[in-house]
Amino acid sequence: MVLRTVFRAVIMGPPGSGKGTVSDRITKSFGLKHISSGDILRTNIEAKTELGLLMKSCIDQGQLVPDDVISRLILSNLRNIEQSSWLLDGFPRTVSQAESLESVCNVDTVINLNVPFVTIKDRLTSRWVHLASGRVYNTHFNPPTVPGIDDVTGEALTQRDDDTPDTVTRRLKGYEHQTQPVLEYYRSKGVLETFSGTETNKIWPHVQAFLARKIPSSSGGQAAAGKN
Ligand SMILES: Nc1nc2c(ncn2[C@@H]2O[C@H](COP(=O)(O)OP(=O)(O)O)[C@@H](O)[C@H]2O)c(=O)[nH]1
Ligand SMILES: Nc1ncnc2c1ncn2[C@@H]1O[C@H](COP(=O)(O)OP(=O)(O)O)[C@@H](O)[C@H]1O
Repeated sequence: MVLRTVFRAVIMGPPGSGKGTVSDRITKSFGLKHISSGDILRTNIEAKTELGLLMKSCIDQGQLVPDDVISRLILSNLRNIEQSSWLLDGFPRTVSQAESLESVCNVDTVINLNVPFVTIKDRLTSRWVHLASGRVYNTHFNPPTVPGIDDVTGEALTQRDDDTPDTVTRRLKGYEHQTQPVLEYYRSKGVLETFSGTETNKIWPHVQAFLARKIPSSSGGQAAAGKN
């Protein structure tokens, strides 16, 4: 029997800091399973589940959904992949959520994307997403080959209802008040690693090199520094 070491990572940063974009590169380079709280919530909204219908107005207004709802949802997703290495994107966003996560497992590392708010605002109003996969595009940074169409499936792209300028402002305020304390929580545990910058393509090589050192080769990762 081969013993596998699992690696558990969280990616944090304000809305639009590039969490989804960097997560995609991490999963491709290192083979971690990606769990995005925002993608899970949007899939529920799209499928008109009871949870999705209840949470939609909260999300559209740029507010966080209740801690107990999101914690239950994410922890049940994690239970299904407890033998795998994973990357959590968008959770935890409050100290209470971080405590719920800690009650079931320890996090090995927290990648914090520190991108200035002024850089972020323009990005979000030009973000386009493929809902089913969570693939994310930007009309300036990484446009799809055919405008409005997902490169992989050929399906239509959409803009998020919460990417309007007013809602983005509200989400950034919420980040400052509710989520920044989570950075302190992880800093005090010695697992926070901050990457600062204004361009994902400049931040990414540092994240990649850091993870290549950090992820044990037996954890399912391909540790492909230099690729992507
Ligand atoms: N201009 C620009 N846009 C970027 C950069 N990195 C990511 N984006 C785009 O910015 C938007 C937000 O990125 P995303 O990864 O969804 O951020 P998240 O909200 O933190 O998950 C998307 O439309 C990305 O394609 C960058 O370096 N420059
Ligand atoms: N951990 C969470 N706690 C509370 N609400 C959440 C959480 N994750 C996602 N949401 C809700 O879903 C919205 C979109 O989340 P997400 O896709 O992660 O945003 P972004 O990528 O812009 O940071 C949030 O603004 C919030 O309403």
